Amino acid sequence: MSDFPDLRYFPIWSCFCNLFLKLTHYLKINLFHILWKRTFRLSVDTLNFSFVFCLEFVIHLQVVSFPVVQLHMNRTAMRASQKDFENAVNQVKLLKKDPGNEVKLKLYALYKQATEGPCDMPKPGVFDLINKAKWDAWNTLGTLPKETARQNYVDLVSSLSSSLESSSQVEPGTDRKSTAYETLMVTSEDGITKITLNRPAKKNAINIEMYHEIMRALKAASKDDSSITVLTGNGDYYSSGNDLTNFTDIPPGGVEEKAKNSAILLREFVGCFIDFPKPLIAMVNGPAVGISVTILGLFDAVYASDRATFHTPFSHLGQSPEGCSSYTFLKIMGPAKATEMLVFGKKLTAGEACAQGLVTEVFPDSTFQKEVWTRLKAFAKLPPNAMRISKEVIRNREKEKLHAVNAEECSVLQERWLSDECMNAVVNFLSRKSNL
Ligand SMILES: CCCCC/C=C/CC(=O)SCCNC(=O)CCNC(=O)[C@H](O)C(C)(C)COP(=O)(O)OP(=O)(O)OC[C@H]1O[C@@H](n2cnc3c(N)ncnc32)[C@H](O)[C@@H]1OP(=O)(O)O
Repeated sequence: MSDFPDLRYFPIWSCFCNLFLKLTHYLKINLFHILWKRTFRLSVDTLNFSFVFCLEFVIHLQVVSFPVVQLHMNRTAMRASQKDFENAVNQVKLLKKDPGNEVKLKLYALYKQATEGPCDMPKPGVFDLINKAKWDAWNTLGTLPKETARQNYVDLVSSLSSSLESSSQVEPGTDRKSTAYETLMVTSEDGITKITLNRPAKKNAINIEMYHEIMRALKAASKDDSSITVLTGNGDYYSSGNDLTNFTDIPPGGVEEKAKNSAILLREFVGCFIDFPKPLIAMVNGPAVGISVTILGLFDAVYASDRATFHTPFSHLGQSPEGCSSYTFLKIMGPAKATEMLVFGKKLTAGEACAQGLVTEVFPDSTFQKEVWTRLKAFAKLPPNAMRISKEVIRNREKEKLHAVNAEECSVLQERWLSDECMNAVVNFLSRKSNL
């Protein structure tokens, strides 16, 4: 490192220089005295002189060398951090996950401070938002020394790498290659967490395990660094709703206990959708039945393939509406249309669902994936905090109401599941006397 002279030998040189000066000074004063004695034999004076000189030499060595060695060591440490700094700069380029804008601004500011020193650029105009945010971040570092900025940069990158590594270890479900779920595929990429219902052979019917896994995936998605979350189905169906075999696994407490446990689970499940903090988008790739339709009223956008249908056959099954649909559907499509769906079980085409406001937009099945993903990737680039806060503003005043509706619907259903109408419908399906 050419900018740091090697200071290791400075204490020694300094001591010899001091010694030389002292010696010449002493000689000047004592020259006549020495000459007068005409001898260079060791006298008491000479002994004194030697002793004082040795002592001075040692003291000087201590006094001079300590700060100089310290300085040298500090500079060596700075040299190490310069190398670390270069490594850290490279490491940032290799980060797999976006650390978020706040961190990126910090990194930018520390980098500029470390390489250029205090901010001396003219302040960008108010409408130049990105450059202004960068300038602000850099400018707030004031006169922070370059070396400190370098060290802070290295520390930040190292904490960042370890937190991103550990978050991917703790929450493997949010990684690209997830093996943590039995009934779902969960990936996180380009700022989008995608939860795919993955029981295509059963038309993505939601069994007990899938209810739990969806809740777990939503909780993870609410905390991960993605901006938006997408729910979709694998195969030809989006979902055929509640897995009717859920009702066949009767605990020792009998059907009453089963109904009670199911109501608790359903309430918790729907509660996760009510409370989900980020934009939640459904990609309805095919037919949707029952609970997979009703919870759409809690989503922020619903994109559907023109192959999709929307069916809530509650009366056919001896059941009643859930997923807050008894409230949201009335608000979305008005009581007449909502009753047609929720009471009479009218199946809607994607176009009809769109016309009634349940679906945001319908796409031809052949281009559905491509068109919707292009759109979602653009959404995911929007400022995530702004999206989250806007969702909060739109949804928060309804939350309490939605939780109350959810509780009421679950309690009504708990009774319904014990009814003959419901039991017969389930038996009929399981004995294949009926399909929808
Ligand atoms: C904790 C509890 C909470 C409860 C919350 C309450 C929610 C209410 C609802 O969700 S109501 C809606 C319930 N869903 C249904 O009633 C749909 C029943 N399924 C069907 O009617 C048909 O399967 C179909 C119309 C969806 C598809 O018919 P198709 O002929 O195309 O295919 P198959 O019937 O051969 O289905 C293929 C296999 O998938 C199994 N399957 C499909 N859906 C379900 C389901 N909902 N529950 C259980 N199993 C389902 C079907 O049995 C076939 O399996 P097999 O190949 O092993 O025979």
